[in-house]
Amino acid sequence: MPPMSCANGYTNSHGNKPLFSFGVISDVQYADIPDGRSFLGVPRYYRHSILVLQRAVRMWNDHKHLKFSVNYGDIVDGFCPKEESRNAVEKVVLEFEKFDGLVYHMIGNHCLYNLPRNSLITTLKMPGRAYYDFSPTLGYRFVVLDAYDVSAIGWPQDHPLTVEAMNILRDKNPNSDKNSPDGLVGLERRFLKFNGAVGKEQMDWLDGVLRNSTEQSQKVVICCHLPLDPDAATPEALLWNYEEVMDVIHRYKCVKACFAGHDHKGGYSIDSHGVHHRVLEAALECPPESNAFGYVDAYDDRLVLFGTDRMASTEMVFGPEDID
Ligand SMILES: Nc1ccn([C@@H]2O[C@H](COP(=O)(O)O)[C@@H](O)[C@H]2O)c(=O)n1
Ligand SMILES: O=P(O)(O)OC[C@H](O)CO
Repeated sequence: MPPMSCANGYTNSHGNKPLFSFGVISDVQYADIPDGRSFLGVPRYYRHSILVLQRAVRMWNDHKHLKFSVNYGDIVDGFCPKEESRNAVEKVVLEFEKFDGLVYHMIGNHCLYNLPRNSLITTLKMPGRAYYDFSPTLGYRFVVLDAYDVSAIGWPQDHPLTVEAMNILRDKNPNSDKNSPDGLVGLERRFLKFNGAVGKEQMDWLDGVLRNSTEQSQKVVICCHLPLDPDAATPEALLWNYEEVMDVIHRYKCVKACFAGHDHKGGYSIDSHGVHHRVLEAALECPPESNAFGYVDAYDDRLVLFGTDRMASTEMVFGPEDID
């Protein structure tokens, strides 16, 4: 059953008060350039997307009970002229700063086309690196992953993580254009330059955070620019080592949901371990006057996403064995 919102958006269909609520948006990909299309011909509205973000922030502020918001990455598009990158990123960050609360960001491929990683980490007020965690309330923890840890974009060309990424791409993708999935079959189509992987250090950190969350009986929400489940996204959008990450996640029972961006059409699945995967619809692909943003009510037994326009609403009920 789809979730129901009331006038102030603060009770669900059961009339219960959420533990907390948070805003969500993904793939703003703003640029001050004319409308265009993706490689596959899907319309992209580069100037309109910042208006979608402005309407999101207005809605989040009007809600009055949002504890924080999460931006799932790609704030500025790769077609933004390079000399305008810094201004464009700052312009978008300024819009996020109009929200009356904290915004947690993650880095997407388009962010890295525009600015060096270190500069993004500072501008997006990340805690010194692009993966981190936070706990909005005693019983919940959010884990933000860096999907471009092992990546052929964003690090200096001679950086060990670039070298590792290029070796993976050379091994898995024989095309001279490493963004092309031509000839790759099924899930192997994810081995594209615009994707990346979680590295060893981050993987160990993730394992430690999930162990600690389990000890503290916290429910965990994973946030990652790249999707982690093939049933929620196209193969071309997946994290290179999504299986490894999901193996770590499935070792514990604390992770209830994984939210992502990148695959602009959006998606939803529940995996074999009962973890919900929600890929958020992109702000960039909203035709003028339409929207794609929302907010999530968090309860002990479920997460309820209230989407606007192109962002579908989704009720994510935790399995009975997962409820305290
Ligand atoms: N089927 C595809 C999809 C993409 N590419 C390459 O990736 C670049 C970015 O794609 P967008 O969807 O973001 O436009 C695109 O310019 C192509 O180089 C591809 O080759 N085949
Ligand atoms: O946001 P882009 O331009 O990297 O596009 C990502 C693709 O839609 C993933 O399938």
